[in-house]
Amino acid sequence: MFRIGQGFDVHQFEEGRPLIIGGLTIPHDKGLTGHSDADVLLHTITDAALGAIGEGDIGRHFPDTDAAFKDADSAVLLQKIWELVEKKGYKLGNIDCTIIAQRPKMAPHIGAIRERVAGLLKADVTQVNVKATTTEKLGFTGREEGIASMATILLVQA
Ligand SMILES: Nc1ccn([C@@H]2O[C@H](COP(=O)(O)O)[C@@H](O)[C@H]2O)c(=O)n1
Ligand SMILES: C[C@@]1(CO)OP(=O)(O)OP(=O)(O)OC[C@H]1O
Repeated sequence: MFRIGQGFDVHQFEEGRPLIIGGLTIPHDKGLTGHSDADVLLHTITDAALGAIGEGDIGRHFPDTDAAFKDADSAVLLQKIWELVEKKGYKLGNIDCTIIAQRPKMAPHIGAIRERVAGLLKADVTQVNVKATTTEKLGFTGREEGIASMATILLVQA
């Protein structure tokens, strides 16, 4: 049996914060803001996994009103949700992600992000695709006000 899920997330830029994407710190002149470490890609993947198993969304499991998740490491949040995926008898089929950012250039970091995500999802790097696109300077991503991310995940029975 297969289960499919999709995720989408946006975080706003803020000066003086590190830019964390896919569990890695990406060199940039500003970072993303949020209740957690604001890892927009890992939040997207977490939501896609939750969607696939019919378990709601990241905010339901880790409310941004709960001090326990202040500055949370999003990799740890994803690992907790992945335990739920495994408990329900599923493993990764494949995942395809898109990071929507005018800057920074993601291409030099895509290989390392894929490796990190594959590790978190206990999968092979070939099961994880990560893409990036600008919006040609249009909209909030084009104005470099924030970064958006999308993902589609396919789970298969373990
Ligand atoms: N933040 C980004 C955005 C894009 N890329 C790479 O550039 C290619 C062209 O982007 P367009 O938005 O002009 O289509 C894209 O396919 C990515 O390979 C990137 O590395 N980082
Ligand atoms: C991760 C959580 C929890 O710290 O906080 P944020 O970093 O604000 O992220 P968001 O994508 O808005 O949703 C989930 C939140 O509850």
